[in-house]
Amino acid sequence: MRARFRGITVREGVLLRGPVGWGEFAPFWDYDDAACVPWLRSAVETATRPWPAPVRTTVPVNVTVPVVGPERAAALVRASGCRTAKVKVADPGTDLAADADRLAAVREAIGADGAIRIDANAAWDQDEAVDAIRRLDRAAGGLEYVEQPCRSVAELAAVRRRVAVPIAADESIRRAEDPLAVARAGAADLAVVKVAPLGGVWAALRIAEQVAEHGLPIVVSSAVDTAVGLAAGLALAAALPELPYACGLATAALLVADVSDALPAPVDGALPVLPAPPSPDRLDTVAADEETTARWTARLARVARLVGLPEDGHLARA
Ligand SMILES: O=C(O)CCC(=O)c1ccccc1C(=O)O
Ligand SMILES: [Mg+2]
Repeated sequence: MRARFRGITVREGVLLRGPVGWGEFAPFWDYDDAACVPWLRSAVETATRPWPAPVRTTVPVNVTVPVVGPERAAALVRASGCRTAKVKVADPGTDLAADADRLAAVREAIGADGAIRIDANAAWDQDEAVDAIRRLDRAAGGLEYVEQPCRSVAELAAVRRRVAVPIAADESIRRAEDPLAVARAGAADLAVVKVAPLGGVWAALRIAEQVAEHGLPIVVSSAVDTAVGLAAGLALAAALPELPYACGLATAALLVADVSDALPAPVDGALPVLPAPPSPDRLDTVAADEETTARWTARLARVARLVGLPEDGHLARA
């Protein structure tokens, strides 16, 4: 990673090759084996099942701004060419003043007509969220929305009634037993949908359609995937009938190196919808060491057992 993101500095994962394409299995290490099941279903699905039919050839994307200082945040936004920035806030151990400074710098960089959204990753309780959103909305010169300000659906609903900034649900969808509960409760204005934690492009498409039936627009986002995972996210975004917001799929810029030559940087704030198979020389560059490989091979075998995949070693070798 170019900067610490979600507490990690090195992104690890496994790429699987199947008859149709490539899949990515890269759940974060704080997920237990059971939580990894949809991630493996997703990897296997994208390697074995063609994507749904696209209705667009490019997808508008946001630049993702990690918890960095104001100068670096502004430089990231300028370099991206994106007209929407998503800024991480409320990181453990940081304060609201630093978030406000980062947002002011992002506004300066993106201009008055750019859109700025923030992601709090469920860090606040209800009252903290109301105060923080008001303060950060002012610092940013207006926020497009705030992603997951609080943990629970009830808190999201309460905050939504108390602030004017729209609320987006992310963890309430990808980590919930019932991904539709937040939409049914009227606790969010938008829904963030991620392919891997929801079990694949087709499963995520189904959830997105059901969420959309409740009137919530969808934002497709990555889990800091490699180009292989991003291509699956782009395929989902391309298949949605409506895509009114920029998607969080420009996260390749957070990585020092990637696995494919096929996925370019965003042009005019949009990415093309393309498969992104790994390129052999790039795979060599990012290949894991023996210890990391052993950890992932063991994890893959354990989760494969939970998914009920054949235990003939075929998957583990892939
Ligand atoms: O949405 C984006 O811009 C990038 C994706 C992102 O922020 C993210 C990446 C990995 C894990 C969690 C999250 C998140 O949205 O909370
Ligand atoms: Mg989020």
